[in-house]
Amino acid sequence: MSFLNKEICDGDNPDLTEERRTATFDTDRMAQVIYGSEKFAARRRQITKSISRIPALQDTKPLAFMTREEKITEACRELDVLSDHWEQLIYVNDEEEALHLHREVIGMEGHPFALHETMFIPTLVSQASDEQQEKWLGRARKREIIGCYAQTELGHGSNLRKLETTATYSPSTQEFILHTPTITALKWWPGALGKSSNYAIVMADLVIKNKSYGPHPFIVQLRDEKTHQPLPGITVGDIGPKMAFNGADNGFLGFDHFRIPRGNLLMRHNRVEPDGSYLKPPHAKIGYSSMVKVRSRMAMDQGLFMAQALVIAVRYSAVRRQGFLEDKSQEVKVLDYQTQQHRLFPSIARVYAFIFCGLETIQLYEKLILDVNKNGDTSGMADLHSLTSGLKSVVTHFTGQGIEQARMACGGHGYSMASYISEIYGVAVAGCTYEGENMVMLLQCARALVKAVELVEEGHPEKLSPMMAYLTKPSVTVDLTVGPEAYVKIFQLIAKKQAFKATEQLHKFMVAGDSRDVAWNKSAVELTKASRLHTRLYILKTFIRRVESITDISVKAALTDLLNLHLNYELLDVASYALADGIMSSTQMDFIKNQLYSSLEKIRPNAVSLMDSFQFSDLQLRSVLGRRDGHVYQNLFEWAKSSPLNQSEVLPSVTQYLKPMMEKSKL
Ligand SMILES: CC/C=C\C/C=C\C/C=C\C/C=C\C/C=C\C/C=C\CCCCC(=O)SCCNC(=O)CCNC(=O)[C@H](O)C(C)(C)COP(=O)(O)OP(=O)(O)OC[C@H]1O[C@@H](n2cnc3c(N)ncnc32)[C@H](O)[C@@H]1OP(=O)(O)O
Ligand SMILES: Cc1cc2nc3c(=O)[nH]c(=O)nc-3n(C[C@H](O)[C@H](O)[C@H](O)COP(=O)(O)OP(=O)(O)OC[C@H]3O[C@@H](n4cnc5c(N)ncnc54)[C@H](O)[C@@H]3O)c2cc1C
Repeated sequence: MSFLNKEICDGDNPDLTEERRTATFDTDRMAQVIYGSEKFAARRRQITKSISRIPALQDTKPLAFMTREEKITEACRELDVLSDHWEQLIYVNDEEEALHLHREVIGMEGHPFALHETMFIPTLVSQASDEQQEKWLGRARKREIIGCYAQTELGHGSNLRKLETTATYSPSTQEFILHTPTITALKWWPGALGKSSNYAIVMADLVIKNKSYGPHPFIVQLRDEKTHQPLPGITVGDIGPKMAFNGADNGFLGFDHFRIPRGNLLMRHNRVEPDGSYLKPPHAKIGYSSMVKVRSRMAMDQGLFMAQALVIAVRYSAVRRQGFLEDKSQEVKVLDYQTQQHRLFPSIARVYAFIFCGLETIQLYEKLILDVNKNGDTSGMADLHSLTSGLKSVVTHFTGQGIEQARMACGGHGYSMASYISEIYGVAVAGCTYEGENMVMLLQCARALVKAVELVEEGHPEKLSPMMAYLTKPSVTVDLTVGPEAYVKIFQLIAKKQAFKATEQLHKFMVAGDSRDVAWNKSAVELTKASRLHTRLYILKTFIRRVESITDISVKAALTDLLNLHLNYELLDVASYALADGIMSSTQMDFIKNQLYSSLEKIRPNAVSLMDSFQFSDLQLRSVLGRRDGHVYQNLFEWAKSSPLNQSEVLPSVTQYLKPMMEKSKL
């Protein structure tokens, strides 16, 4: 079957055109599944098209050849152009469209609005009272002010209870006095804080009458709105170059008894009255909701990062020919090697799985904020916190691995910045650290798991949330040939065993006399393993659910192949648990391996189109290897020629050092 696939163009590299002709589904239809709706998939294409008509937004110089200052200047120029066209390009206040616009135009390097859109505005939405929103939200949305989220300090990022920045209430002036008492209290890392933002949400320890109430969010003006100079009492700057993400000015910030009005404490959920009396929030951790918001996005965003790397690697693998199979008259596409497929296709499956999880958790967060803001209902907070804590950790870890494999799959050219994969990798793996270091977040997920196991052990399985219900499932013998549900059952048994084992170990140390904290630390590796399995089970179930719900027959068939690959790959990856506990036999293992290898063959004809379906433009990909038209070699040569080193035949460094050195050596 051949589809009139919109990606096919006669001027393209014939190897890619051939790949596109073999696709068994329509990439526009697949895009609807990826982006959650026909409407949004169409809007994305429309926005991409509109961007392509704005000459000032077409890339001129490769980012790889720019200095950090040039990258930041270029990002600001593009933001300015975007701002002029904002209302024609996207529906104002539509977060997904704004993110698409930024991703497409500015790329991975980051930009001054990265935290404005993802944390500053969302914090105002979730934490500011109606009156405070009236004052700041409209201005923020119109980009009259630029904001960021300043929480992490030089000395503390993970352990928020020990943040040192203080906000001491002065009833006589009805002000908070922000202060940085030590060097370790300097805010350190917040994106776009250093040079771009003139406002920040600052998380500081609220102190009233010498009593500490823990971290609370304050809106703070940092710079003069006319001159952009830091206000007196504020020290602010850039923390220097990073592994990647260098178009963003992650910053430091210190306060010297800096005064802000009482009304700058965000007061949707808690209040400080003029006399200093404190009204506590309906849930102790409600002030952390912006972190949950970003974590709930991360499965989607990381999935898209990995997708970009895979579009590049898969397209390149279809035009790169090296070595022979049967026919010795023509070298084969490297995509035909089983090892190449095994390197790339399981990650393609994970991309789809992560994105389906992201579509779900983004909605769960939206629902939670509605429940909290409209009805004061905080009952969903604990579950979403544990789910997103596990998910961000598992997804970022596998995304890093998948992108690195994509780089290696491109051989030597993958290592060149022309591939753009190194930048994608550098940005993606930051996600293992930001929004909660992965081990720390896996241990947060483990708290919920241990509580659930304890409920089962205490004879209260009815109190388990639906996500934990598998902890009550009895051991059964499973016939894998019956389909996805059999895989779920085995995975459930593996995850359940590990959750009980880790809890048992924790209890054993406690019975032997350790405090819970010490016993927890002695069991931490086992606990993180339990969290990973629990989360991978959720990912697997979400993938199955999503594929089952698809109505387009050819899209569903292509994704079923991908799902089968995922099920077999995941189970094989955790087989050591299953074999050790006698959950699976070695005969079943052989069955899984064979299924996996035949899935690779089934996916092969659709590989390019599965990645084309993400509909990333060349502008967004910024990759010579991943070009949609597949004309890699001539463009690699053009790219190299544009290197600043090639703008003269003899470099000053040669004249100054190498020539005299060679001359000296002749003497
Ligand atoms: C993200 C990018 C998004 C979009 C970008 C998209 C497009 C742009 C395109 C291209 C640009 C390119 C790339 C962008 C990439 C990167 C840059 C962009 C953004 C980066 C953003 C990064 C921002 C940050 O990092 S902000 C700082 C984040 N910091 C943390 O996460 C700190 C982690 N620590 C904590 O959260 C807490 O300290 C803790 C949870 C570990 C412990 O807290 P605490 O000590 O207070 O509690 P405990 O005693 O442990 O627990 C008590 C009980 O409370 C429960 N709990 C804790 N937290 C919560 C919560 N949030 N909700 C509900 N419940 C909670 C806990 O479980 C305990 O419960 P129990 O019942 O008693 O067990
Ligand atoms: C690109 C980037 C952007 C960022 N943007 C922002 C931003 O916009 N705003 C902001 O406020 N912050 C931001 N951050 C900071 C980020 O949120 C923190 O770095 C992160 O939360 C980790 O905290 P940390 O640096 O203190 O790590 P640490 O906690 O010091 O981690 C060091 C090691 O200690 C381990 N560890 C720590 N505590 C425990 C524990 N309880 N149990 C077991 N192991 C533990 C960790 O696992 C890790 O291996 C950003 C960071 C990066 C890299």
